[in-house]
Amino acid sequence: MKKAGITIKDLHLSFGPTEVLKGVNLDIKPGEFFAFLGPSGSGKSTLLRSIAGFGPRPKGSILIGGKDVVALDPWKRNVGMVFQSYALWPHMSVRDNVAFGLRERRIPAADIATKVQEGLELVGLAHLADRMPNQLSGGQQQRVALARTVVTEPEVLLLDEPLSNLDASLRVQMRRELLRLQRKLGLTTIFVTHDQEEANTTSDRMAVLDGGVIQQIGTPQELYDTPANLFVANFLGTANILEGKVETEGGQARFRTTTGDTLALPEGKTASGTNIVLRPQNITLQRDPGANALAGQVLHREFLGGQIRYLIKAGGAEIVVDQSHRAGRDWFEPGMAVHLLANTDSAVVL
Ligand SMILES: Nc1ncnc2c1ncn2[C@@H]1O[C@H](COP(=O)(O)OP(=O)(O)OP(=O)(O)O)[C@@H](O)[C@H]1O
Repeated sequence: MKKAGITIKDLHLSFGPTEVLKGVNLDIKPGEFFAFLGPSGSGKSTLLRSIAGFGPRPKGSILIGGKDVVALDPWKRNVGMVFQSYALWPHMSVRDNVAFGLRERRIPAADIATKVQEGLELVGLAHLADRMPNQLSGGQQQRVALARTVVTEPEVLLLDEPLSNLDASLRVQMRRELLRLQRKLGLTTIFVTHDQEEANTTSDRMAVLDGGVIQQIGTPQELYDTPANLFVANFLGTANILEGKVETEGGQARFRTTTGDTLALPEGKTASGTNIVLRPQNITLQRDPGANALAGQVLHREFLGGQIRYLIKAGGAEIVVDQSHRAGRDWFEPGMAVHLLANTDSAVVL
């Protein structure tokens, strides 16, 4: 299957007076599984639909395989799109739904039959070819929608929240299937989701959007470990954010919180900033004070099975701390005075 890279340059799009995409720049490599992640209203779907050619024509350029498609109609772009709602034809069998796009392209009937069979085998549904859509489960309908799209051999596969209508366990199964299918076909794929776990577990790289602007692009690990700003830090996983400033004394950098507590920063970490981001798993609770430990008080405790999650008041903030649970070990009780030992090796100053 052909695979194309996508380059987007300075893309702007407005609905009436409201600018929804405010200068998007992006490079997606051929064969990459790329996610657009962001909260509701951040512009993910609008950006995806612009690539497909739906909606108002944006300003700027969208290159697919090096060719600017901004002025092209959707059906001239060689992209395939799968929607959250599946959009199957209710009056057509599975086989006819998958054949639909091929018939539109006036492909010979014998070739259509072969391609439909291959497409259905790819998604494991060859045995249900004669069923009608309303005789299928949600997951099966989504597979038909995928098969219908990939048989047309697009250069780019666009997925708009394709798993949102499925229940939680099926979503996990389907996201693995999606990734397996994408790897097998090597298709350049963009996956729109507001679910960080879905983006983390599938994508090679992702763009985090907020307010029509890309906040950061990188692998899931890069974005989690080195968020570029507080929005990304907060959006990917739980972030404890303490306010203060960095001080350097005798070559040693420290972060001094607004409450006067200090946290030594590791060598080489001298970044200036007024916030320090600590992940819940990078803090250890202890009864006694110590170097790099903040004094705090337990506000709340939740048993999550493998972990105990504490909410602690310390350093001028409410801090989430996850401690691994071991049977028989004492827990810290709400109301108790505790000390939070922060591992600043993995902390980020912003
Ligand atoms: N047809 C339209 N007319 C006017 N405004 C629109 C239209 N479509 C989207 N918008 C607005 O554009 C902004 C971005 O919408 P978009 O659907 O791209 O966000 P999203 O990040 O995909 O959100 P969601 O996850 O809720 O779908 C929103 O503020 C939305 O209200």
